[in-house]
Amino acid sequence: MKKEFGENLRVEIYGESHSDRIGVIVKGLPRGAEFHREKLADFMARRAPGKKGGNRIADSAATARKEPDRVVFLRGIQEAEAGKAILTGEELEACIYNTNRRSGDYDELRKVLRPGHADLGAYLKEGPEGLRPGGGRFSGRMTAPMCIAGGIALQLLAKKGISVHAEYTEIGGKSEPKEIEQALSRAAEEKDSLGGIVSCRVSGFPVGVGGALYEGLEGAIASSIFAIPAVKGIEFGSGFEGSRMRGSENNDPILLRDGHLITETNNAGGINGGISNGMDIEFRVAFKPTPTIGCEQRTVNIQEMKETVLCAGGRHDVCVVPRAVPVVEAAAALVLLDAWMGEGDER
Ligand SMILES: Cc1cc2nc3c(=O)[nH]c(=O)nc-3n(C[C@H](O)[C@H](O)[C@H](O)COP(=O)(O)O)c2cc1C
Ligand SMILES: C=C(O[C@@H]1CC(C(=O)O)=C[C@@H](OP(=O)(O)O)[C@H]1O)C(=O)O
Repeated sequence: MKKEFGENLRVEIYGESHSDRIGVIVKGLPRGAEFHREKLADFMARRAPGKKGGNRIADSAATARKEPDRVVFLRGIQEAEAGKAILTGEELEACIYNTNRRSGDYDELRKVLRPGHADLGAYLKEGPEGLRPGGGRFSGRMTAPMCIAGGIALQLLAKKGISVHAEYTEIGGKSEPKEIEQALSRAAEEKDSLGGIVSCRVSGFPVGVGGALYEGLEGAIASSIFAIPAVKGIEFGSGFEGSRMRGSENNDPILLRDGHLITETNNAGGINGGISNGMDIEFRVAFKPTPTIGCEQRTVNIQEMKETVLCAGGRHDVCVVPRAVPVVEAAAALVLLDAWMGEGDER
């Protein structure tokens, strides 16, 4: 099992939700490339926990834990003019201090496993030590350092004309904002939670990146996306719906336009044979409902080894999906930059 992600760009995330700080080390970033500190801060703010007062849906879904998520660079950059930073080519390390921990919320959870969270897996693997306050390394909080590395990768890709855009297209099975808002407030009142779908589109990615079998781009993207806690599915292009179509409907007709091969439709989601084909790369990510909920759930007290009922307290997202949108962009940007660097930058 890997602690680092990537082949050419290697990303390691450290810390825990309730440790002093969490951070990221990135090896292999191109020397001399620049990024904007302010743009990175804006990107971090899209994911950061705590109500922001700007968006009713995002606010009603978010945990009450407030963290400014200010990025502190420890090595790997030089400050330049106009809020820019230049990558020095050595390992980059950046961290965020955890300022709003409330570890007492997790006292009971050291002996009672939360259904749906990482507790069962962590306990079976590591015993009681695996049950860390705040969910330890399993927490959604660990996506903040992922967003530092991914936010920089997004800026580097943008300079090459590659854009990565995600949005939520469903929450609790609803797609209309009014219905989503109602579903979220009902779930919150009932001390329950919701899941949803984040759709992502990558435009401008070069053709010919990826390969057969284990070199496939879909597998690489899926591997990065599954590092995000609460992800339970990913589909590319027509995805599961495509399995219900005929070949004649699902195949994308190939056309010649100005000497370029393009496809009329994009059921393949921009990838054929694991290789990018120049069409937009399109995929959708399924997030499960937030596991920690206040309503009654059956579980086991592992100190007494007895079945019991848990009504979990603490501060939790009613739905992780709005805050996971930039995380999907970050995870996608990291794997795409990594894959592209592997093919040589100058195609
Ligand atoms: C941005 C984000 C925020 C999250 N917030 C919470 C939360 O407040 N409470 C919770 O129980 N789970 C939350 N999760 C999900 C859990 O971290 C996740 O379900 C858990 O670690 C188990 O991993 P698994 O669902 O991938 O099996 C969040 C996930 C993300 C990506
Ligand atoms: C802090 C964040 O989200 C946390 C993710 C999370 C979990 O179990 O995943 C549980 C909660 O942690 P705590 O109980 O410490 O408030 C969330 O607030 C964050 O995303 O930055």
